[in-house]
Amino acid sequence: MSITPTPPSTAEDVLLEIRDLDVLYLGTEDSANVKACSDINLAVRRGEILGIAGESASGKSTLLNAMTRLQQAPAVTSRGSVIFHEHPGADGVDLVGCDDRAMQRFRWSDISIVMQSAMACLNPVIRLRDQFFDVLRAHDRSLGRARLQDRAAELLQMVGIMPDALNKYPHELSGGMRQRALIALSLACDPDLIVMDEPTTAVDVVMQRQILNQILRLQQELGFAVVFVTHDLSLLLEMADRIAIMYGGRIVEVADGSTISENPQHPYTRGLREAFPSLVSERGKRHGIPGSPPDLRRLPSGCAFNPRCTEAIELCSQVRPELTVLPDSIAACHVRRMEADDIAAHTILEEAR
Ligand SMILES: Nc1ncnc2c1ncn2[C@@H]1O[C@H](COP(=O)(O)OP(=O)(O)OP(=O)(O)O)[C@@H](O)[C@H]1O
Repeated sequence: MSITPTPPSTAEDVLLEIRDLDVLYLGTEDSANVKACSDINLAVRRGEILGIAGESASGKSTLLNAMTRLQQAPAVTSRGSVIFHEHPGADGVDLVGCDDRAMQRFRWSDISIVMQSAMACLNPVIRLRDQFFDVLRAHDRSLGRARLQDRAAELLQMVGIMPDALNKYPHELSGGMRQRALIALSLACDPDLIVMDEPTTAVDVVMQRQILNQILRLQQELGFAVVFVTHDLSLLLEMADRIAIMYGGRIVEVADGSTISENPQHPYTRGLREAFPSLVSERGKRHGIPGSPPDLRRLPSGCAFNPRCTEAIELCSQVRPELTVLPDSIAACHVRRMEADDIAAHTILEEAR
């Protein structure tokens, strides 16, 4: 049985719920299907920053594309739902069942997306002004030209870009400016959720820092929720309220940022934590995780991480661990669950004495 790893504190908190989601890449006559996401259960709360981290090929982008309905063939959502709650406490809409027309209603005004490459998202042959006007108009046909101009300029200023950039084509801007312009565009219709897939990977570290600070400031001012996908755990440790760790297409741990930073439970999270020391901590020695991520076509039996895990016991290669509620975290690890059970049994004995 799988559990929902992020039980909301109240139902009103929840903006988006991913339930029992499986995503396949359909094979051809010569190749089998690849299950890139299995049994994903995750909730995004209003106004939080939820990070999703994991090594390359762990299924992060596949999950993000499925939850925003941006996925393209051969990817298909073969099971599960993605429930979006437009208003606090309102019944949700299952985005998996929405057709493209219905999805249009949610794009930009409820959910917007910032991808790794702004160049791939912005139209290279259209000036920024018209791209901003198009998005703003699509959601409010009554906006006149003067209001459109003011709003587009205001949005660019929010990310530190002078309004005269509206006259430019995307290729006339630096990489960092393009990425910030895309973030400004994502804010155009006051969305409740912005989904970001490695939004700072393509820029240098100085620009990366500026962009992250801007995202944090805007998020605090405007109150939108963020789902931030990256392979770089140190980024998330600085900014995320909660972090979900993916391995081999599954979520293996979900906890507050402080727990993932100071007391991660899953051996894989511990390995990632060692490999990516916090950006703000003193420089320490990095220790990579031995071995490589699994081939999703040939996942090891039991826990997919067991061949790389220094704590693995026999059970780990035999039975896949389910996500279990531990004192500070939710993690899929037999060893941690047994330790927690031992502590609980010991406490009961002590109390009975
Ligand atoms: N078009 C495709 N056809 C078949 N398999 C695919 C396709 N795209 C991705 N995959 C497989 O799905 C798995 C998950 O890929 P995904 O891109 O979601 O991982 P990721 O965690 O986002 O990795 P990265 O950090 O490198 O972007 C990988 O094993 C990949 O080979």
